[in-house]
Amino acid sequence: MLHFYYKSDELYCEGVPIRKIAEEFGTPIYIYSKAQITQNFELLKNSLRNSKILYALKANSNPSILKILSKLGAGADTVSAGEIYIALNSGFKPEEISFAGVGKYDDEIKFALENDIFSLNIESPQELLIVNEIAKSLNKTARILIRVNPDINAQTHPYISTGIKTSKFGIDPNEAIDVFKKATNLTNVELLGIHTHIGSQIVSVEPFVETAEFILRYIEKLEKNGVKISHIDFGGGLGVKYKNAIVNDKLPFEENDDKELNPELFANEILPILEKTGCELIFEPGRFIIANAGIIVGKVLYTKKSKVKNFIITDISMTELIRPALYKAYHQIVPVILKSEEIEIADIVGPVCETSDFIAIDRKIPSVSRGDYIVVMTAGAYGFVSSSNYNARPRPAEILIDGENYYLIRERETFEDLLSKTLMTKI
Ligand SMILES: Cc1ncc(COP(=O)(O)O)c(C=O)c1O
Ligand SMILES: N[C@@H](CCCC[NH3+])C(=O)O
Repeated sequence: MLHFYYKSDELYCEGVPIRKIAEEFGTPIYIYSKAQITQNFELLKNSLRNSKILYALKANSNPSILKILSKLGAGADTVSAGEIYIALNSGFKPEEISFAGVGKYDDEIKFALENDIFSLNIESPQELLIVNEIAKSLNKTARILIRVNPDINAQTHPYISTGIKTSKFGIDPNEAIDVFKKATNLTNVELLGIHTHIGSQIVSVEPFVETAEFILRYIEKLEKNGVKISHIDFGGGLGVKYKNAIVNDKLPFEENDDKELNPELFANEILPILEKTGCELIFEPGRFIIANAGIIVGKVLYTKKSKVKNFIITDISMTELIRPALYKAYHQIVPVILKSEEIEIADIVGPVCETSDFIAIDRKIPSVSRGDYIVVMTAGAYGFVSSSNYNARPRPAEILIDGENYYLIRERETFEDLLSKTLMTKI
């Protein structure tokens, strides 16, 4: 069930009309549904049974959202010391936090070790030695998993495919055997297990099955080499539905529909394979938990029509949602009030000075006019976290809805914020 819905042709989130939020807090603005976050997390948790779910902060790291997830029993998957810092300050205990990433700074490794987080996921032979060295200097033992690159095509956009052999992530499986062996001999490292993450927005289960089978075979190979492990971190990547996210008679239906990965099917296919290893299982989903729990609300600034193209110019731009510019990603766009039966085709764009600043190209949408509120659906993941101040645009506010109530969970930036870290030289 989607917690964004139309009631008498007006869009609501849970018990709150979206128009009300836009009028009170202005646009553009991000709005999240607590009920949706909870529903998504519970669905995954029930499907994945006894596995540990470490929510990937990179998808959305607003502390109020993290607090909800930590209370529901999630841990945190992080990719920088900044994310570890946010996780620690949003309710996660150190022993629930893992730290991945190909380019950890020495200071970040130190920060992770000083805070005694659950694990560091090692991405190169060199990193293993550096982590051991830093742990030694701190008189600590680093718990580690080793990320292996299984060379599996995740069947997703190439820019978010991370498990093919030419990608920078993880270690080649053949080379990694020696890295595992080495890890068992180092003084300040405790080897926990293997980590894989083949990519993001994966909607078919096959690449995941292939990965699980790879891991099973790999663990047997490790055992033959005298290496025993206790943990498998399977990564994240579960894909969501972007097209026809919300369906209504007055909205055009996207014929070339898409689907999301069914978590029950995912679990039923993956768990029996991984459970054969007797290892503790960890998953790191981000998008699946938060994507459809968030929207961006904006306002139509101008409608510009010509014989060549129609443009709907809005106050939502690539600075609030970079996914269309980065990957030509599709997001459904709907009016807050369904007042028009007429459908037009237009490019929906923002004010930023880049031709790639579009939210949709040649998109069918009910006719809108200047001043109307519009919504970008499925924008809870990789929305605010990838926002920027490009063109000196202050970042928008974020609102969390819980039933009839709503809370400001991040203030809108001001012009003062744009200058706040700058220093005027005396020259
Ligand atoms: C190591 C790692 N874990 C988890 C994730 C979360 O991915 P997703 O949001 O697709 O579930 C990512 C991002 O792709 C990642 O790089
Ligand atoms: N930014 C990407 C996902 C990145 C995945 C992180 N490894 C997106 O919006 O789909």
